[in-house]
Amino acid sequence: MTTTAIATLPGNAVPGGGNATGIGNGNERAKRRGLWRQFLTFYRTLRIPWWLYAISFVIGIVYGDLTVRVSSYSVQLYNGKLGNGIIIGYVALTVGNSILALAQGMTSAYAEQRTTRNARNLVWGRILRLPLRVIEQDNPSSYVSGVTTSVTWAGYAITSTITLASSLYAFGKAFIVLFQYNARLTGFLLLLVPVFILLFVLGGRLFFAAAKRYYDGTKATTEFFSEHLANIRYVKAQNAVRDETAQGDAAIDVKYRAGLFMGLIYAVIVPINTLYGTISSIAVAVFGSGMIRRRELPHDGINVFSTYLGNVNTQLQQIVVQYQAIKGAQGGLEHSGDIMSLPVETIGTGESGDEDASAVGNAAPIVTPNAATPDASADETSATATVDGDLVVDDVTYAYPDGRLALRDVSLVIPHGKRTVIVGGNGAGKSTLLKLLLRLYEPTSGLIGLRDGKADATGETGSSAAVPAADIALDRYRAAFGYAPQHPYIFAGTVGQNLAYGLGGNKTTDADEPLRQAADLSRVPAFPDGLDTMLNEGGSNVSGGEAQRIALGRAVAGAPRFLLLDEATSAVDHETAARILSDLDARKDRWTIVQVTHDPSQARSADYVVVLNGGTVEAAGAPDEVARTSPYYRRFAA
Ligand SMILES: Nc1ncnc2c1ncn2[C@@H]1O[C@H](COP(=O)(O)OP(=O)(O)OP(=O)(O)O)[C@@H](O)[C@H]1O
Repeated sequence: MTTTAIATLPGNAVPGGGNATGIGNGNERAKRRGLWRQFLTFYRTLRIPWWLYAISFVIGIVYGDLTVRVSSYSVQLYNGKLGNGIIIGYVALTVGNSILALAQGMTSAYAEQRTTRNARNLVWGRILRLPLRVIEQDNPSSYVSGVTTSVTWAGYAITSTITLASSLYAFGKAFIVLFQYNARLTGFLLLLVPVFILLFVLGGRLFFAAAKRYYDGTKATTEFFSEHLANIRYVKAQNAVRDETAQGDAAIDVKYRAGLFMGLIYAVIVPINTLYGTISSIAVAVFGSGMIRRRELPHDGINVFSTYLGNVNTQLQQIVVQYQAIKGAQGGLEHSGDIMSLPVETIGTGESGDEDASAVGNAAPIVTPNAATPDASADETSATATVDGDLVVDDVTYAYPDGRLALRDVSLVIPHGKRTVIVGGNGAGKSTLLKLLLRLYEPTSGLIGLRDGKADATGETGSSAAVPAADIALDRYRAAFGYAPQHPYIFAGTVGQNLAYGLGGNKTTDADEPLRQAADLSRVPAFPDGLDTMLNEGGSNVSGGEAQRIALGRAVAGAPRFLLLDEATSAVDHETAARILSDLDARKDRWTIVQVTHDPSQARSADYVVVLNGGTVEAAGAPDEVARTSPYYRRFAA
């Protein structure tokens, strides 16, 4: 509302770095063309408190009206008309305008914060649904500033648009007053329109570039600190404090330089933005004095015209500043817009993935296995298929985004209610196979499916056709799996919270059998405060074996039908690992176990063994059978 010659940054706006994130690559010109479209798409999917912005807009209109009226009082005052009515009117309108400015400031600040909160929810919901393959390609830390910083521009851009609209209105009113006072002199000023347009476009471009660079700088810095702080123990262990200091300096420098650039743009843009006012004042002095000499304008004409022109210029400047602010917001919001344009997984029924990002941002509650689908029209197979049975891997090939072929033409049936062990050398594709079974990745070609593993009326098993896993809602599918990796992540919180992670938060071991079992597997009484033992971020206050035990407990806590164990007891002492495995084996009526291991004794006691070699199946069958056919297994189990 008050005129400044420059757009200001939203509260804590900042930006990473131009690194090879994959985001933002591509044909630059096409990108620039798509920028407005992407910008508007972001707003189409965002919940915006329009009523607040409407109030702010109305206040802006009234303010614009009053401003024009104030100028008519001030002209009379300047001309020495000092009647009480004029003085009181002038004071009342000026005070009224200040109150309106305060009200509009408060309304737009509130609207801006609500918009930013909604934008943050939207982007976070979207990041959570990005396929793992995409996230791994970009590095998760590269998304941090997309949800913390970039979104702060969202509300800012709307406030600027509202202010721009009310300024356009006020400009129209002020211009009419000016035109009515003297059409000819106003006509001379129209010669300056090209100058105005030049300032408009130039300022916008400069602001876009500055805000984008500033945001990119913040993103680079945030990314660096997120990754390196999370791994501080390696920094110290590798005696890398000095190296890190230098690298940190470099990361900080990126943002520093972006800040300098922004400062430079600010410094340049202030005189540019006031240039129009200066030129128009000179024009009024030159043309106006000529007109006074020719008696086409009264002797006080320049004075009165300048007062009215002041109003016009104030609004024009406001229009330029707000346009620049919108362009700046476009640059700052680009990363959030990029995230919103990436493909997402459809997690469950009621979500429509790419087509409706707002649904993704405010997703329906996750459907648990066996729960009736709330959407009667949802795909039949997805809603009713039982997530159980034999796991069928049919001619599956998987290539990582960098082209590395981890699995090639793999065909397998992992039998229901058994313990299958997958063995093979480093890089053979074992972990990749587990991730495909869990649908953390989708096959490049081929199919993962489920087949009824129970005997049919004729006593034959596995006779039914496989239901493609891709036809089952992802949330139902994944809820049927428990996954324990070799390097599990421990969240900051209690042992109990870590065991119940992902189960909705209000389950306790006293009331829930799977959780009780999870606590048993984790050997919870061995922790000082049992379930209430506090764990640090990343599990820095527990041993590797203890962390793996917690992860095993977490894997069974959701009563899964499949347990995927990826070297899940490699750090657990031999005796405890054997007991855990026999506990798990004793419950094969509840779950099918698929285990990756480098421990020959665990393979020998399995029901079924798969040997992977260079991404292909070397042998599969009962341990004795595989020992006859696979050279790798013979060496491994010897
Ligand atoms: N995210 C990734 N991007 C690119 N290549 C990857 C990725 N993850 C794994 N690979 C590659 O895929 C191949 C199979 O990896 P995988 O982790 O499945 O092997 P593995 O059999 O589990 O090995 P290990 O016994 O060492 O754990 C390896 O060559 C590995 O380098």
